[in-house]
Amino acid sequence: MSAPLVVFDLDGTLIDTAPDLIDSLNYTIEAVGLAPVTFDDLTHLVGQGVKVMIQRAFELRREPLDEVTAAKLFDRYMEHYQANMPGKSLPYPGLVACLDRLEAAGMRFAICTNKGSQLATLLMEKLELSHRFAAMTCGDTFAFRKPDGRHVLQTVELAGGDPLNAIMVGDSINDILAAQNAGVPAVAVTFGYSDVAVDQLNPDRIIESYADLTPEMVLELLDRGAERSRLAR
Ligand SMILES: O=C(O)COP(=O)(O)O
Ligand SMILES: [Mg+2]
Repeated sequence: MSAPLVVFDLDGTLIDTAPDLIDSLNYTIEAVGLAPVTFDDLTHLVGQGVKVMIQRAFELRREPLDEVTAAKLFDRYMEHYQANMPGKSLPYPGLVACLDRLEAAGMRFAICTNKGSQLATLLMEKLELSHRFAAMTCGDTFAFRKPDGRHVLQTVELAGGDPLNAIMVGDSINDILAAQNAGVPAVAVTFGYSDVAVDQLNPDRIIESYADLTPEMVLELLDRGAERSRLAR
């Protein structure tokens, strides 16, 4: 059996990117006179990448958005976000210690994010964290993405893992649904960008900080996942 694999979401789970997402989005939409968004707004807007985030900002303000403007605003966002990276974005407290602890217990890691690959790759490099992950798949890696369970399953495969020996950690409905669709146990973090309380998403565990994510918890969840798939057979 391959090593246990912990698959992480990126925005709102590994890295607190909200201040930069908000800055870049507000810089983008101010060009067309849209009022700036807040952190609370962001929890509804984020989750399906930049194009959808811009579309949702227009829906929030009940303004129409044509394709030409959408394309221009996408470019404006990309330029601003990349030019300022890593900006204020930081790994959540205790993340690196958590990775060290799990790695010492023989576990490996991957990233399954709906963030676009250009931005996700650059950000993880700038934060000097890329090398900790066996694979990263993004919102534009496949023809499908979270909440599609195949996004998780393909990430596990690319990382050389086994879905029967993997868990997913995430902050939003996309992550928990994707894990459930993939048949992989799900851990929800409370510190991310969910617009609903994460207990409503029925994750297998909820953690309030990375101090809570122990090798014992991961192993317990892996047992639970294996038992579940045995019963499903
Ligand atoms: O950037 C987004 O819209 C979502 O990114 P996430 O899947 O890493 O939360
Ligand atoms: Mg997220």
